[in-house]
Parts: sequence; structure tokens; C-alpha cells
Amino acid sequence: MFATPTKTNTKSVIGTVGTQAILSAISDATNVATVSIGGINHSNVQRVMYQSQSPNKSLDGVAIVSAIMAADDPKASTEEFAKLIKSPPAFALNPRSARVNEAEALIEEVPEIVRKMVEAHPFVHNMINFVVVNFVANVALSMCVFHYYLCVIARFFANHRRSGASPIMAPYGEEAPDLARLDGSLLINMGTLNGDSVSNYLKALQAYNARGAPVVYDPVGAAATEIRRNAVSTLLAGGYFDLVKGNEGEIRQVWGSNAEQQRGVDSGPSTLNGQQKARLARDLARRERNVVLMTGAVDYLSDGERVIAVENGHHYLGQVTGTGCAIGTISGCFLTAHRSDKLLAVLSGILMYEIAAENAASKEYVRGPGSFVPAFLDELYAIRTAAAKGDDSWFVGRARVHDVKV
Ligand SMILES: Nc1ncnc2c1ncn2[C@@H]1O[C@H](COP(=O)(O)OP(=O)(O)OP(=O)(O)O)[C@@H](O)[C@H]1O
Ligand SMILES: Cc1ncsc1CCO
Repeated sequence: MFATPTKTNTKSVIGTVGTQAILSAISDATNVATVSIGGINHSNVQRVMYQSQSPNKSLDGVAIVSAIMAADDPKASTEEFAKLIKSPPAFALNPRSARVNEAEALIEEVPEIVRKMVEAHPFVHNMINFVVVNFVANVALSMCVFHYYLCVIARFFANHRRSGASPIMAPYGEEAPDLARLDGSLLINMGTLNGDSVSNYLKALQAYNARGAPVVYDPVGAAATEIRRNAVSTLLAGGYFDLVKGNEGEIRQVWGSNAEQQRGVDSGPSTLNGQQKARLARDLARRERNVVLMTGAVDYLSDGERVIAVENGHHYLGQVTGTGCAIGTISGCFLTAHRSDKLLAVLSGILMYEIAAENAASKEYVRGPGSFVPAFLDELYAIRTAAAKGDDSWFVGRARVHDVKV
């Protein structure tokens, strides 16, 4: 399953993705029992059982060396494993089967979810790239956030230092267990990786997974360099992401096949048609047992069962850096506020966001991306204010959303 010091003769580490592929290939063999071995411990065993599962076959068990033999109390450790493998992880997703008019049914629920999010003042712990920090903070403040924590900022703000407050080394993964107790969500956006980033992300990921708190992964520039491609594999092996969001190039890289070399962080020219994008989002969500959002002129959103296309938005969004990154943060807000249907939570967030963008772009004083940004923040704030008063008129007749059959 994973790399482990007890084995040195491993050709490759197959992870849950490889295990799931094997289980699918032998799903007819009902008389074949399966166990997984390698690097499994109390903190990852539920995820291993959950994410390895193929539609018709699951692991029957796990084989453990270190976490039992090196435990102070091997009997208690074994009993704990026996309990854990029988119960799903706290973050388990139970996708709803698509109803006849799923998109229409979901749309009816969106204003209520937006109101819920606005009232909840959700907390989002951001590990985000330094290019977009200011923009994303302003988007989050405009639309929802009460407490805001920017983990990319190495030192606290200058005025805090002047007033004598202690500096906060926020990108430090060791801080995540404390932050995870605040009942918010975590965003990992790997836009500006450095040598410490991945180990910090892993610590934070494990802290939030342990509590079943939502985690969003934005694999920015995933196909741009070898370092980023490796970071994707390490992070997928290291924990569970409730939502993976990215542009076409990034989602293709996370899927792991036919990825094009990205030139920077933008997706580059699309090589997939709408059906192919919808299928890719659906297949990745099925494989990871989570929710996947592929952004672009049309966004594709899937939880492995339902596939929804969102046609809202404005091309100015594609002309301002960080508009994709901000969706990671707002998805964190919505996933925190509405836990029972993760796809609906993310859909509500992108509709609020993209309708605000349309409203902003239609202002006569907006002439391009520069004047669009302040107008966009104003429109997010206007929707949030309306939603807080129970006024849904901002949403009536506006959603351009449909089911995709793949
Ligand atoms: N041509 C377009 N028409 C309408 N909406 C668009 C268009 N291009 C992008 N968008 C919207 O812009 C937002 C960001 O998507 P995009 O795919 O550009 O993200 P990204 O490449 O990850 O951005 P970044 O890395 O700059 O943060 C989404 O809401 C998407 O729907
Ligand atoms: C331009 C850029 N480079 C690294 S992150 C980033 C912001 C958009 O994702």
C-alpha cells in the first residue's frame, strides 16, 4: 500500500488507487479474499479500506507489522484496528443517486444553503499560494468569512508586531492540530511550492482528516513540473480530500493519464470536449470517493454519481489571477456550513460566485479585468447581504445548470 521501513524489495507503491484497480479486476472472484500490506496504521486504516473499495469488491482486511509489534500494548493496538476497519471514516461520502431532474432539484436548495453559509461564518484554514493571498482574502471576507487565517503569511502583520503580539508562523504544519479544533475546513493550494510545503501539507491534511473536517485540494500547476507531479502523488497517498478542484490541465494530471505539460498555472488550450470533461470529473470522483470540480468556461462537478455542468460565470474571471484559487476557499466555507451533501455545498458556492461575477461584469463602469475586481467584491457582498435577510431574488432564474449523462 504505502512505503514502509519493514520492506525494501518493493518495486512500486500502489496506494489506494492501485489497490482499487486490482480489486476491480478480480471483482468476479468471490472466493478470493484480499488483504493490503505496507505502511498501514491507526490513522490511515479507515481511509485505506474506504478509498481502496471498488464498486463490487472491498479489501477483507489489512496486514500490520510495525503498528502492532512496536506498540506498547500490542493487544490493545490490534483491538483498535479490528474496530477501525469495521467503521467508515468520518469523512466518508455517500453520494445520492441522480434524481430524474437532479440539477433542477439541486437548484431549489441553493438559496437556503447560501443563507446557511452566510449565517455560519465558517472558518477556513488556508495554505495558499502567495500570488493570490490578498485577492482570495478579500473574496472570502466579502462573501462570508468572519475569522480568516492565511497560512501562507510567514509573519503576522506588521502592526501586530508593533503592538507586541507574537508572530505566527502560519504555514507550519505542526500548528494544524490546534487549528483543526476550530471546526472549520482546510484548503491546500500548492501554487507556490517550496521544499517544506509538502511535509507541512501532509501534517495539516492528517490533522483535519483525523477530525473528519473538510479538506479541499487545489493542485495548482499540477502538470507544470516534475516536482508538482510528484507532490500530487504524495498528497493523494497521504490523506483524503473531500474536494479536488482544478482547471482541465490540473484535473487531468490528478487523474494521472494523458496529462499535457502545463505552461505555468493556466490550463492551456482544451483538448477535451464537454462529454470527456464530464466523464473525467465523474471517474476521478469515483476513484477518490470524493467530489471533483473542473473549472473553465463551463464547470463540471461530480460526486461519482451525479454530474452537473455549470454555465454561469464571465470570461473576465479567466482574466484575473486567483479566481480559481478563490473557489477553493469558498468551497471550504460551504463544505463547513453544509456537510450532508458535499456536491450541493460546492455547487451553491460556485453559483453565488459566478452570479456575482455576471452582475459585476454587467455594470456600465466595468470596462475590463481591472475595474471588474472591485465590482465583483461588491456584488459578492450584495448577495451575502441579501441572503442574510432571507432575500433570494438574486438567484431567481439565474442558474444555468444542467445534468450531464455520461
Ligand atoms: N470563459 C469563461 N466564461 C465564464 N466563466 C469562466 C471562463 N473562464 C473561467 N471562468 C470561471 O472562472 C473561474 C476560475 O476558473 P479557471 O478555470 O479560470 O481557474 P484557474 O485556471 O484555476 O484560475 P487561477 O489559477 O488563476 O486561480 C471559474 O468560476 C470559472 O467558471
Ligand atoms: C500565477 C501563479 N503562479 C503560481 S500560483 C499562481 C496564481 C494562480 O493560481
